[in-house]
Amino acid sequence: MTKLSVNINKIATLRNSRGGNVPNLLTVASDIQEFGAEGITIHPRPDERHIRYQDARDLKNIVATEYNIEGNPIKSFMDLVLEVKPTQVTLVPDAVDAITSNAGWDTIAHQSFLKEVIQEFQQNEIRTSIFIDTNLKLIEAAAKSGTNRIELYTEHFASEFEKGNTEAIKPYTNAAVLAHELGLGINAGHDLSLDNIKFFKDNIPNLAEVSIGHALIAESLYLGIENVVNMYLHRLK
Ligand SMILES: CC(=O)[C@@H](O)[C@H](O)COP(=O)(O)O
Ligand SMILES: NCC(=O)COP(=O)(O)O
Repeated sequence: MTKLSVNINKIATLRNSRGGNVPNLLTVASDIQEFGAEGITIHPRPDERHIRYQDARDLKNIVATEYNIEGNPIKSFMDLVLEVKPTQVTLVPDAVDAITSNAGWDTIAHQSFLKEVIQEFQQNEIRTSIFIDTNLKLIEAAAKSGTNRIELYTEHFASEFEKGNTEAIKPYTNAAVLAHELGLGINAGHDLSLDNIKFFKDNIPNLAEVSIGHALIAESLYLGIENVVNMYLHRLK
């Protein structure tokens, strides 16, 4: 079974655009879980342009499913995650000014840093995941870092799939097979959508969780968020 974790960054973007509290992030998170989603993901960025650090704290009381916090483990982020203690932290090596996440970890170059950070989260009973590309050497190094899971960075798959290149799934399948052999749990995310999620799920063995935000919220403008959550759940069966 693959869990659907809904990334609510875009709800916070909409709220922040007017400075008030519409839409109410906490109500939306609560409703999304009522509609059947098995997790809530947030990615507080250092400039707090969508999710604010206080949102991460407030959501702790609202998320009754899996709570996943993503981000680059700079000091302020580490302190926040250690305070909030979500189910899972996903480490993403994005620059402060990145528009969105645009690369996975070089788990070889950053091995000792990752080991140290992962240990600290795990000592606090927070499951760890590393955002990563499909390079098999990097997957091997991820296993050596001690992380519980990896999150496959799916932007390349999504853009190739849109062009009709279904072969683009192969490195993801190979990476998932190796990761599973090495004892790693497998998550995936970035640009997954109603169009590509079934094909992705069908080709990735042992896919534990997908986190989906941008497309899901855009699709909800036309189809309604309850309906869209259920369409994803159906495709992930
Ligand atoms: C880690 C990842 O894949 C991203 O999709 C990210 O969580 C989205 O962040 P933004 O909403 O800031 O683009
Ligand atoms: N980890 C990926 C995520 O949370 C959502 O990514 P996207 O669907 O907004 O591209």
